[in-house]
Amino acid sequence: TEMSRAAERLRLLINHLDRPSDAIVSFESHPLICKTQGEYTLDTDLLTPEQRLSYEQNGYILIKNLVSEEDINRFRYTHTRLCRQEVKAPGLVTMRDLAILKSEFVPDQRAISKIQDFQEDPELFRYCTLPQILKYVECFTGPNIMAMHTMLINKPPDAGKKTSRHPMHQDLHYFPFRPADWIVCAWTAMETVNRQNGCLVVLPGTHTGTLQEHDYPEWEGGANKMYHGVRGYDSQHPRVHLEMEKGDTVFFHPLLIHGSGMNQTQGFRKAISCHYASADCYYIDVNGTTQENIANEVKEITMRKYAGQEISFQDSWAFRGRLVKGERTSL
Ligand SMILES: CCCCCCCCCCCCCCCCC(=O)SCCNC(=O)CCNC(=O)[C@H](O)C(C)(C)COP(=O)(O)OP(=O)(O)OC[C@H]1O[C@@H](n2cnc3c(N)ncnc32)[C@H](O)[C@@H]1OP(=O)(O)O
Ligand SMILES: Nc1ncnc2c1ncn2[C@@H]1O[C@H](COP(=O)(O)OP(=O)(O)OP(=O)(O)O)[C@@H](O)[C@H]1O
Ligand SMILES: O=C(O)CCC(=O)C(=O)O
Ligand SMILES: [Fe+2]
Ligand SMILES: [Mg+2]
Repeated sequence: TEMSRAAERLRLLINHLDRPSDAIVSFESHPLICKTQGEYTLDTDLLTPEQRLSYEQNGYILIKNLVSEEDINRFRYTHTRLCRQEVKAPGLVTMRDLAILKSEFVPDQRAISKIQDFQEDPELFRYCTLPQILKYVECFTGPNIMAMHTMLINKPPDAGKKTSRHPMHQDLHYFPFRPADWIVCAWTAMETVNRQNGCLVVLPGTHTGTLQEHDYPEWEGGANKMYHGVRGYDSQHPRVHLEMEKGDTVFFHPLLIHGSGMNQTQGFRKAISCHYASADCYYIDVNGTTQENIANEVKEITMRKYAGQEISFQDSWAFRGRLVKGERTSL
């Protein structure tokens, strides 16, 4: 991986030479290309040496109490209103859990296990622009920051078929942009999350590996749409359950293998998240790679959503991404 990362940097530089000169601002001096110490983080005076080392080694850092109770309560209120369709946000994607797909639909947060693409809802999108979050994000992405993907996960009480689980996966599987080291996810607990209600489970250190092949897990009760899992991951690898309190935030690398267990409580476990990438990242062609399967699924869905219009996997990302800091140089 050391070699492949060096090769990637070289490829980036070459790629830059092919661009129109106004496409990217002083790319050769990009702080992440120039960084000398620390493979995955930048020295912005925010992370302590221990935190930097922890991200280098584990692929995540957990910051306690980063988002205020007041903000989280506002996000919860907005979430309720969006689910009840009292407010609308263009582009919003809602997902119902497999277990209740065939039941009668009532517009309520209990029927919606996940909303995605809330970039057009000013109140929820405020999460992605919180200065205390962006300060951390910048340590991974550098100064030009795009919010590429937004989610509010409302893990329902498991209906008995274990469909509330999220299989072990690497988020990079979904992303047609690189380099991976310039992408980071911020995931904030909206209440206490623990083993009982299905907290995040991570395999520390797996971010130093490569992107694995993903597919639907062979689970008896089935798996939710697009919930691909790493094929044949090492079940002996040490696992860490990230138990968190309301407002605690974990930042993790897109190659880190993670998932979440089933919700064995009667409550709906809530978390809000955003995937950020450096605006200096570039799109890749995923044809002929392990990502082809997810690209085809996404194309199929966008085709249905936008009345038969063919939208490329890359364009569906360019379209949803929003600049939150600096300049929109490439993505
Ligand atoms: C611009 C559009 C963008 C499209 C989405 C792109 C998403 C890319 C993923 C990014 C993730 C990046 C970060 C990593 C995150 C890792 C993950 O989170 S993996 C899980 C990601 N899951 C999703 O992204 C699911 C997104 N959900 C949806 O797109 C929709 O909810 C939907 C599943 C397509 C359903 O929406 P809708 O079309 O409104 O619903 P219906 O018309 O009722 O159903 C259509 C069709 O789909 C079947 N279905 C519905 N829900 C589920 C489900 N939970 N599991 C399995 N299948 C489901 C339903 O039965 C219908 O099928 P039919 O054959 O047509 O009857
Ligand atoms: N067969 C499997 N293949 C892939 N991932 C799995 C499999 N079984 C469980 N997982 C994943 O492992 C993680 C932990 O799941 P699980 O529900 O078993 O909880 P747990 O952490 O083992 O907690 P507990 O032991 O208390 O049940 C989740 O991400 C889950 O989706
Ligand atoms: O909140 C969860 O259960 C995990 C979600 C996740 O990993 C994802 O959507 O990428
Ligand atoms: Fe994930
Ligand atoms: Mg278990």
